Amino acid sequence: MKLELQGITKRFGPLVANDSIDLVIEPAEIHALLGENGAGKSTLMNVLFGLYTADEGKILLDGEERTFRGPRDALAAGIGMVHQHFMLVPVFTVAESVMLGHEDVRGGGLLDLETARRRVKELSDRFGFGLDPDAVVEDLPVGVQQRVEIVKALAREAKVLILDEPTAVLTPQETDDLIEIMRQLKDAGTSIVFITHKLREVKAVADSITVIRRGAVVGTAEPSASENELAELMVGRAVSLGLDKAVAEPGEETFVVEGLTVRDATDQTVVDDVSFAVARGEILAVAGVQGNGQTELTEAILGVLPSAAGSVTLEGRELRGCAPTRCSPRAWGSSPRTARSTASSSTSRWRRTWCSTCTTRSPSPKASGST
Ligand SMILES: Nc1ncnc2c1ncn2[C@@H]1O[C@H](COP(=O)(O)OP(=O)(O)OP(=O)(O)O)[C@@H](O)[C@H]1O
Repeated sequence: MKLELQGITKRFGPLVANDSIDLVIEPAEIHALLGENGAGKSTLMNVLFGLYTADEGKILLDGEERTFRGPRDALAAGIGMVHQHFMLVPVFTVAESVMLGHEDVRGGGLLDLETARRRVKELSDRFGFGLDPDAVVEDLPVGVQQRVEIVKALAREAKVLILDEPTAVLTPQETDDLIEIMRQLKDAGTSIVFITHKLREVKAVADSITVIRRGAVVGTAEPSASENELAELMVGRAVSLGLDKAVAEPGEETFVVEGLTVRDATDQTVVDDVSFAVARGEILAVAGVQGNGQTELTEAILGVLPSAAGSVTLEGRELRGCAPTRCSPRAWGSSPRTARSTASSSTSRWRRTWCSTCTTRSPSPKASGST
């Protein structure tokens, strides 16, 4: 199926998220939509999937203009979308997930789960997804949950599949597996719109590339373009992808996290005994696939989330248990009474114990903002 977007404009108040965008997706091609965060990629795809109504512009399928009042219309027209955040019900089985919103019924109005199970098995075998129709979604790794989302779209006969930053949540191995799946879908005649800002993946899998910047198409590129060329098109200036910095000469360790453990509202451990130290003048990177505790780690350090165990010290001062306003060196020195009232109003959701540092002396002047 050939898909054309002509002059799509979408505004959010004064902000023009999509500015007269033209895009053509050919049948059975993998088309990468490349752009920085906030460039307008998701907005454009949400217009295509019927989640947003465009202020201006047309959507044409095989030359015929179509109007989608919602995702149901888009699905019926053969457009499927796998969102950045999956739309699965954790306690459902794979077959139930695929059937949701598209329920087959047998005589007497009973749900026809057997047909859904067969459909999952058939699609899974055809594309090598390795899905068990009876597996429960919450027991599956993220990469497999993503395949469930893809099967949901394929079960509704999607001819165009939109994958919105699908590799953000995947490990490198899972990413390679997804790239293989994308190639197989393409060989079977499905067109794929692949939204990303990862240049290596674009070059590995895309047949054509459209680059969006600040809501407008700024160019198209061949997959043979270099990563530098693509990056320049994306950000609008020359970029250096090489390492262009002097060797660091870190000073003494000043910020130390030891054995930090965080549990979520259901008492699952989301940060498990994490320790690291950062020296003065050093940049420490925390790398990980999205959803593996980075957010909770940061929030626990800042005092936005309570931690179950461990310590967080800056210049030897224990910060664990401090409210965010009190963790800041700038706030050191205010009265303990203020600390308690600020915290209880802003973080009433969380049970809190207060660290002794919050309620004692201010630090030496050199502590402020030095790490
Ligand atoms: N519902 C909304 N209301 C107001 N502004 C929005 C809304 N959705 C998106 N925006 C704004 O529109 C612009 C484009 O956002 P969009 O999410 O489409 O970008 P993107 O390229 O998909 O970025 P990302 O990779 O971060 O998802 C951004 O400035 C964003 O803040």
